[in-house]
Amino acid sequence: MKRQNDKKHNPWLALTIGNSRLHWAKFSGAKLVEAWDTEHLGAGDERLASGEWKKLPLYIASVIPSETLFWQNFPNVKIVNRDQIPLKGIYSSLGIDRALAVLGGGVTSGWPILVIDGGTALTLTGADEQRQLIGGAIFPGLKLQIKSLAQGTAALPEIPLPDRLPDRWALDTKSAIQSGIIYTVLSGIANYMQAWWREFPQGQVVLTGGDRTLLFNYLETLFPDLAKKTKVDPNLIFWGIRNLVITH
Ligand SMILES: Nc1ncnc2c1ncn2[C@@H]1O[C@H](COP(=O)(O)OP(=O)(O)OP(=O)(O)O)[C@@H](O)[C@H]1O
Ligand SMILES: CC(C)(CO)[C@@H](O)C(=O)NCCC(=O)O
Ligand SMILES: [K+]
Repeated sequence: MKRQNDKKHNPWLALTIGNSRLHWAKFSGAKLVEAWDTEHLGAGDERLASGEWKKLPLYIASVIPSETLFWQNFPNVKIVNRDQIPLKGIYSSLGIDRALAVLGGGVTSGWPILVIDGGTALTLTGADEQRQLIGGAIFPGLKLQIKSLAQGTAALPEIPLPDRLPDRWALDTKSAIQSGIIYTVLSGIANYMQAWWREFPQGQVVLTGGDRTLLFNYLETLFPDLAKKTKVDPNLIFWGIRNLVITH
């Protein structure tokens, strides 16, 4: 990938295409100036479609191949691929978002690094001090669990999630769904964290993705000792892309 010189403060854009929405960042050299999310419109981001932004270098990391094709028509697009990621042991179908988030977490927080991405899918991805992929796990994210219950049953409604940890023992349907999803997801995550720190006592753990704040709030109440050692950073994938783009 063509690198650009950090010192010039050249503007550039990063776009992450996730399963629920698009995540954008505007950089000036190595500095993240602004980050924002948009829906999957098909028509693209309005700010990009008009004006001088259209000419900026746009680095795209996508987990949806059909969407990548659409953006390829823009004038200065560079697609980020798995083989550009400086990590060892990447498998051929590993999500580019997971590879970039673990790289971005490692270069900002240090190695070994475990990234927990609370997105459409909830993923865990670890890499060791040698930047070797340890592996991870994938399961349905919070919203997807709620949706799948509502879609697969007659009586269960699609409910919102509370900002704070609810009671474990629920006496109505809404609270029962909230409890079931939140307590099982959090004990699952805690179990992975404990296994991670047994193997890598000096390892980092960073939470990212659209559900990071909710997950961290629940974690703080249920597992305060684990929460104390856990960082939250919404921009891991962008730090990963920056690491590929900027010469140090
Ligand atoms: N405005 C929003 N739109 C969609 N999801 C949101 C929003 N705000 C918070 N979320 C939460 O974010 C989660 C989706 O996370 P994120 O936006 O990181 O996913 P994504 O873009 O689809 O990425 P990926 O495909 O990599 O999981 C959902 O579970 C949802 O609860
Ligand atoms: C798991 C998701 C959907 C998370 O966004 C994405 O990283 C993906 O499509 N991954 C491919 C499968 C894998 O990472 O093993
Ligand atoms: K994600």
